[in-house]
Amino acid sequence: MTIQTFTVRWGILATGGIASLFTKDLLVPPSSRNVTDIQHTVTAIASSSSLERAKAFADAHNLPSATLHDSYEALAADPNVDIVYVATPHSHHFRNAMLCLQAGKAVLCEKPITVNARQAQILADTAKQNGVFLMEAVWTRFFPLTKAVGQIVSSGQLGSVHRVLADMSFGEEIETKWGTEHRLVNLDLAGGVLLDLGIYSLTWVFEILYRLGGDEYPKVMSTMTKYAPTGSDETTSVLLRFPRSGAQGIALSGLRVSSDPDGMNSARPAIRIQGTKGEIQIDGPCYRPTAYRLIPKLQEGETAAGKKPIQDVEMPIPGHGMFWEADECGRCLRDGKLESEIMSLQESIAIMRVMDEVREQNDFVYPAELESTDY
Ligand SMILES: NC(=O)C1=CN([C@@H]2O[C@H](COP(=O)(O)OP(=O)(O)OC[C@H]3O[C@@H](n4cnc5c(N)ncnc54)[C@H](OP(=O)(O)O)[C@@H]3O)[C@@H](O)[C@H]2O)C=CC1
Ligand SMILES: O=C1OC[C@@H](O)[C@H](O)[C@H]1O
Repeated sequence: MTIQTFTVRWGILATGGIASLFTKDLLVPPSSRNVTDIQHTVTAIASSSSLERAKAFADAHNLPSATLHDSYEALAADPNVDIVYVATPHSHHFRNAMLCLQAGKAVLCEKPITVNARQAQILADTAKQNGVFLMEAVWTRFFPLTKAVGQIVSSGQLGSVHRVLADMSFGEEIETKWGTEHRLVNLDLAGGVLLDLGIYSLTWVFEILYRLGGDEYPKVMSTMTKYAPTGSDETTSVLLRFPRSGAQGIALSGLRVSSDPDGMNSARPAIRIQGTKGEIQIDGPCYRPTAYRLIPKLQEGETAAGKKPIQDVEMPIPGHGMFWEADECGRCLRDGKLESEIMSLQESIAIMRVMDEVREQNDFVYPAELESTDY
């Protein structure tokens, strides 16, 4: 039987760093990752700064036939676009995604989907009402490695999982690296480590203890250290307890000390999934892992002496790795689905709720207009 290839026509909303990486990945031949049912084309690019910026982006990616727009409104109205990739700072996700959904356009929105759970709920409701697809761009969810790890957990090889630990931290001198204006530390752009990096540690805890564990909302405890020059959070540690199973999740994020201090994963692993029969360790960074190892517990009567070291399972990525989430969007559009089962809207909202609770526990609010549900 010949498989029909479905072509997805993308509109790129914003022309910053991640828009560029994502576009590059869209243009990687799907055959390089053994995909034959989906292909991608970029039909439009919008920059809110200027048409010249959209043109420079198109030139940089060799997209001479893409339509260029100097406003996000024009992109949302473009009839040759099936789905818009929203690649603006956190502060803008709610209003930019809302614009597209209200125009009847499907949306893949960068993480975090919004600033708070109330906004995320409104986006989900709007997508449903308008019959359009919406997904948060948590790309790691779609890695073959994530699927492989999930299959090991579901198969029972780890026994029952009681704890997941994940650390997504950079070790930088924040003052010199990001100053006060960069989106990572700027409150006016909804910056801060929890929303930017903590979401990935939470992703691993949720992937194992929530998604594979029966969608149970956890009890949330946390602590946060603020970055004095802007008041954004620089180190945030979250402890979750899932009531039914009693399983615990520890989701760390930070900007001052690194989960990978030498850049060679000597401090591995960044993620540990611990069960009664053994554990899986995954090397970081949490957002782009490429290796894991399965460590079975010693059997009754077995001794550690003379045992061979456990081998890593390497899963290299033929590009940056954002194409897998794009393929998922394509399959959902092709199949008329309004959301992905792998990154569901209710799970995105649940994670936003956790981050809301963490911020509330630590008196961390964004400017009122960013927290607002007006758009
Ligand atoms: N999945 C991943 O691995 C990553 C995800 N991200 C996420 O992507 C988003 C964007 O990050 P990144 O690309 O690094 O950010 P950049 O600052 O590089 O780009 C953001 C773009 O958004 C547009 N924009 C619109 N309004 C504003 C504004 N007020 N201030 C600044 N930019 C504005 C601009 O494009 P224009 O002028 O053309 O409209 C700008 O180039 C964030 O949500 C971040 O969390 C970031 C890095 C990695
Ligand atoms: O999503 C992200 O992943 C990579 C980081 O460099 C970036 O700050 C963050 O937004």
